[in-house]
Amino acid sequence: MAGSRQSSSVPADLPDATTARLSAESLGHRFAGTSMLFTDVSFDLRPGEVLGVCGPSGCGKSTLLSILAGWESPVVGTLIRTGITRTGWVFQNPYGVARRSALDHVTFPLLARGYARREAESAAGATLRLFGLDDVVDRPFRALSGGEAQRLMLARAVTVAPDLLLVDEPTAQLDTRTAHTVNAALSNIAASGSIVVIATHDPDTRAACTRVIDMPTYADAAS
Ligand SMILES: Nc1ncnc2c1ncn2[C@@H]1O[C@H](COP(=O)(O)OP(=O)(O)OP(=O)(O)O)[C@@H](O)[C@H]1O
Repeated sequence: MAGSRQSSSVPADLPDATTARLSAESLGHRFAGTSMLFTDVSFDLRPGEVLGVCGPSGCGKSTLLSILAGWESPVVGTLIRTGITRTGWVFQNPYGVARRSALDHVTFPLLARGYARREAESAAGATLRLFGLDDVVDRPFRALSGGEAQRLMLARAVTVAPDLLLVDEPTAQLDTRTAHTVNAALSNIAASGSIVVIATHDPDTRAACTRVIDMPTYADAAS
């Protein structure tokens, strides 16, 4: 991973990962005109932790990720983001530039951060290997399978070592073996200094997390 905090090529402006903290106190949310999606979600995360957000479809997992990203404000509770300057997000549906290669997709964020092209491509290649994409480095995005495209999005997000990485259903399109590679890679990303939060239905992803919350629905709280 190019931006790994253990790498000698880390730009000097990276924040001290040990200061990052994501703390949620009794979060609850609903959209205008709807009933409460969830209530009383609390956790306190530091670098190295992988939080699995689990629950049935529609319970608000993606909505919680939006709140953690700062895109949505919770209607109840408090979110404290400390030392988090860079947030990466990998969406459920991969998107990319049809004609650009897999390597380009991972190289560009590094060029934007001031890496020389040769160094950026070398680092991008290493990140692609981490996600088992060695064989498709030069393949255009439009020719990737759904699972390859999803792993490419993960590689692109982690290449600049985000303080907080939010991942929505990373293994939904993957076979068991590839899913295992992705789960291991997400654990490695956390181990290198990120806080990782994953919305998932996958029992294997759940098992790979250091912590899990089962989304408490409003119906649970009311019963
Ligand atoms: N901007 C919005 N306005 C109103 N309702 C919304 C909005 N965004 C999401 N919702 C609704 O909130 C509920 C929770 O959506 P969300 O995508 O967070 O669920 P999820 O648990 O991630 O589901 P899935 O597992 O199917 O991805 C859904 O019923 C959805 O239609």
